[in-house]
Amino acid sequence: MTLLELDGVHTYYGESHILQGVDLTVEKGEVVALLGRNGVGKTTTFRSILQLTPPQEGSIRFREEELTGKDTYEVADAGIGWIPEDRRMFSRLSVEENIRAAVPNNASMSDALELAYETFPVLAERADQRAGDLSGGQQQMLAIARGLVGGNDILLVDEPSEGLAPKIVTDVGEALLSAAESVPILLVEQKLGLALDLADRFYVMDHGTIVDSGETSEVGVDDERLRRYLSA
Ligand SMILES: Nc1ncnc2c1ncn2[C@@H]1O[C@H](COP(=O)(O)OP(=O)(O)OP(=O)(O)O)[C@@H](O)[C@H]1O
Repeated sequence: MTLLELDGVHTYYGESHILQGVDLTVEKGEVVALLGRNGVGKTTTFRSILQLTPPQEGSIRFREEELTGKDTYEVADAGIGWIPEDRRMFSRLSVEENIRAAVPNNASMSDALELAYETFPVLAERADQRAGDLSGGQQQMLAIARGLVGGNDILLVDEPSEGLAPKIVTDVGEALLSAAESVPILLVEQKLGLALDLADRFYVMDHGTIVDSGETSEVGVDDERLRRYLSA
C-alpha cells in the first residue's frame, strides 16, 4: 500500500525554484533512500512534506489524504515524524524525560519506554543522564527513539550519520534497521554504502527533480549509474 506519495511537487524559497516537479512514493514497510549531492533539494523535499516550506504546485498525499495546505502540526498529527540533521532534543533534560516528552497523550508510557529501551539498550543504561552529555552517536539514537515512540507511521530521517565517527555510523545504521522493523523510513544519507545497506529502494535527485530510481539490490557504491549524480 502506498503510504506517502509526492506528485509533481514544486517548491520555492522566495524566487528560487528549488523543487522542480518531484515524484516519489514510500510503501508500507519500506526504507527508501533519497540520494543526491549537496544542495539538490533533499532537505527541501522533507520541508515540503512537513509543510514547513509549503509547495506551490503538486500534491503530497499521506495514506491518500492530501497534506498540501495543512499546517505542520497537522502533518505531525497525521503520523509523520521528522528527525532533522541537528537531532533536536531537550539537552538539559534526561534521556528518559526526552523519550517521555515524545510520547503522545493517548499512548501507553510504559509500552513506549519498553520499545525505546529494547531497541536501544544503551539508552536504558543512560536513562538518567542529561541528553546534552550523550555522545553524538547516542544522541542520534535518542533522536531515533523519540521518533519511534512518537506514534509515527513514517519517519523522515535527515543525514543520521552526519558528524559521526565511522564505528558509530555502524551503530546508528543498526539502530535505524531496528527502527525500520516498526516504522517505514524515508532517509537522506550522504554515505552511499550506509544508504544502500539500509534502504529497499532509492531515488536520486539532481537539480530539484528525481533523475533515477530503483531497487538498492540493483546497484553498488561504485556503480556509474549512481556516481554520475553523486560525486562532486
Ligand atoms: N531557507 C532557504 N532560503 C533560500 N534558499 C535555501 C534555503 N534553504 C536551502 N536553500 C537552497 O535550496 C537548495 C536546496 O537545498 P537543500 O537543503 O534542500 O539541499 P540538500 O539536497 O538537502 O543538500 P544538503 O545536503 O546540503 O542539505 C540549495 O541551493 C540551498 O542553498
